[in-house]
Amino acid sequence: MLADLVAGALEDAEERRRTRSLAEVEAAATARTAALDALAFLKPAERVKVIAEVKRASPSRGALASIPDPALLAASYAEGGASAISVLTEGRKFKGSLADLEAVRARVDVPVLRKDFIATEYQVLEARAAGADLVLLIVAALDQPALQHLHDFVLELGMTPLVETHDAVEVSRAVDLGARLVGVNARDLTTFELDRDLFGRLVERIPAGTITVAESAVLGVADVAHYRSAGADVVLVGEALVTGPDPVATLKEFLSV
Ligand SMILES: O=C(O)c1ccccc1NCC(=O)[C@H](O)[C@H](O)COP(=O)(O)O
Repeated sequence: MLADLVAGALEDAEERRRTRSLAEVEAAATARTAALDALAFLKPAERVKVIAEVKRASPSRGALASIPDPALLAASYAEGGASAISVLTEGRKFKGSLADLEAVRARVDVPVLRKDFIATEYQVLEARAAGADLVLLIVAALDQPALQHLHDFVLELGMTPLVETHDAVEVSRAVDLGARLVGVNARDLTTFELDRDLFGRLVERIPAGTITVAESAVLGVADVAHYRSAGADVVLVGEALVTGPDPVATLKEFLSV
């Protein structure tokens, strides 16, 4: 399934490249003002921090929320205290787009993450051109030379890579990169099974000084507390925020942990 998601994202990027060349996207990326220092926004604090996600749909859950105005949702996340906004830009299964990211960027003053299935420099440049400050790199989707290359390329463009892992080998690959922001996704991206205890099992393998992000499977404040007590600096939350009646109230509850 992950391989299908990556293949689909690459096909879509190739399609966009037919009308927007690498040189054009490079020029647009260069024209952007500098990316925000996401590590400063996400640095460990007395209370947990939240990356709040704009997520319309997903392969595991289908349609979640229509989100006609992603910038409005992101603005309410920022007002509610989110330290960064994640925008799913994949179109086929998540119903997102780079236009969503660009709209969010124009509205909020906190860092914005391009959450997609990134495997090429072109996609990284697109992220910067749309105003992203952070780019997700999924270890399971890339071999180590490609992962290292994209990690360094994201940094060269002034952005921060969020390196996503799901097992001990992937954590050690993230550490080898010198990653400073490491996510542990509770969701197996092939089976979609959720394991909220995975973060706690893997965190001791992540060096001190690295900012840790517990991704997925937060449905309530108890899940945030669970990740926090296991040592998470940051939690990344999608479904609970977009499906609840009051995302700001939910966010504030999560931020009290
Ligand atoms: O959410 C999915 O079903 C999914 C399936 C395959 C690849 C990625 C997927 N989601 C991306 C994410 O990592 C989540 O959107 C993010 O961590 C938030 O998760 P949640 O709070 O559980 O919505």
